[in-house]
Amino acid sequence: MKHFEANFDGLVGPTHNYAGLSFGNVASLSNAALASNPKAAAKQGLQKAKALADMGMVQGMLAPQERPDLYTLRRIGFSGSDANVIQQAAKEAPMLLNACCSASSMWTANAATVSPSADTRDGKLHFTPANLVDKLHRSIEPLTTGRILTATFNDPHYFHHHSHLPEHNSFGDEGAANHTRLCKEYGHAGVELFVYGQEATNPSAPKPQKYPARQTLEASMAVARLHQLEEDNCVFIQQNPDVIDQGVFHNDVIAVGNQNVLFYHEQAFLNTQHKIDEIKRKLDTELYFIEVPTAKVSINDAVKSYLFNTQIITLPSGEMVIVAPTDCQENPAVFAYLNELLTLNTPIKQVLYFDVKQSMQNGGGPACLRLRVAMNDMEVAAVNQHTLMNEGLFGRLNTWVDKHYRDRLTTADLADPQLINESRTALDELTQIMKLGSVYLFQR
Ligand SMILES: N=C(N)NCCC[C@H](NC(=O)CCC(=O)O)C(=O)O
Repeated sequence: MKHFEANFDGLVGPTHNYAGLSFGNVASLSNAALASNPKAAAKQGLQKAKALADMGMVQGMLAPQERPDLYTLRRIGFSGSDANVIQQAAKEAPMLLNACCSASSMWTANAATVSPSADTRDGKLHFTPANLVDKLHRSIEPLTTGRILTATFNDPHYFHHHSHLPEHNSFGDEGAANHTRLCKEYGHAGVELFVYGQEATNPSAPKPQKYPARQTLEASMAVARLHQLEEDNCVFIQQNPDVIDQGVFHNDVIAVGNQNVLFYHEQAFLNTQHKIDEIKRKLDTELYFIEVPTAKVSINDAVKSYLFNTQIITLPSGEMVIVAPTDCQENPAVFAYLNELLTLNTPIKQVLYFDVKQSMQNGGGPACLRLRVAMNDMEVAAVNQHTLMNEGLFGRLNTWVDKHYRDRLTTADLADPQLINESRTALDELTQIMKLGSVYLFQR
């Protein structure tokens, strides 16, 4: 049996905009006044996904969500025709309208936590959509995320879909952005690292003072239980609260792993050495711990460039490659570090740079844009094949974006009721292209 690690990237939705919705995410707040370019954003994402498919990787796409979210706006008391709902919300509660228009489901690293069948007791691949309760605009994602994941991984013989965790701060869950899997080969049982920002039920445990810790230990442990993981295959690590207070709102902004490599900043975790020893005890293979010292890359440079929000992928040749945003090339300290990394005799042999600036300006780098799903060839064959990237899908999705997307959007434009029809027409056509069925409420 062959094994792969597939990446499922989020297709950027037609309402991609900069609304400053994410307190604790420096890029989101500092770019709040910018006009976005949804067409360019979607195309940058497609370009990256296609490049990985061209390198021989299994690459899929996950559909975006319906926005504006009129159901949430009605649930909080706006009424009348769809156009009235938008106009009232724009007048009386513009920030709530912005939250209901965000294209934030594009960051599929936050869509769910995924455990491959090699790790789980029932031998199935498990998915738990993230509840994303810390941010209003993201807390409205999980139900539709669940439907999109089920339509994409649509064979219950192989795929086990759970509901998202209870919608309470005690179970704050941000999905795969705080989850890394180390293993010898993708098809071997691995060790799943769950990185959390705080212990919700222990008031004396360390936590950040300024910015929220979005992931709780309680949530991580619940996901591990649901996914039927063995204690010997899990390591729970606390993120350093000081770096959360410097803008590291998810672990994937400060650490990334692949197979036997963990690439992380010196200040990423609490009790680092102790946790590394635990990983070594639980995973019997040659491991590479690549720790980046503050003296070479400051937290500020890591957050600005997204050095750690890179993808480390294993090409079919067995060589590892880092997929980095061009912002890493533009930051002298980070660029120098990446060049040095290639000489360090680790499995990482190449760095490829991609322009994903439309996403970066909202705090989402290459790794945020993808959900990793390690699968064997039977599982890959059981995936909805119309979601897998190839020449045909790339062409169809580019034509679809050209037809439906605007090339400029400001938060003022979100008051335009025309966006509802534009978005629904586009998404209805998309469900036909990707053969997803009626995943959107407007289709039901
Ligand atoms: N690190 C990972 N895996 N994902 C990045 C998510 C970025 C996202 N930004 C936003 O939601 C900004 C939206 C706005 O301000 O318009 C967030 O903060 O949740």
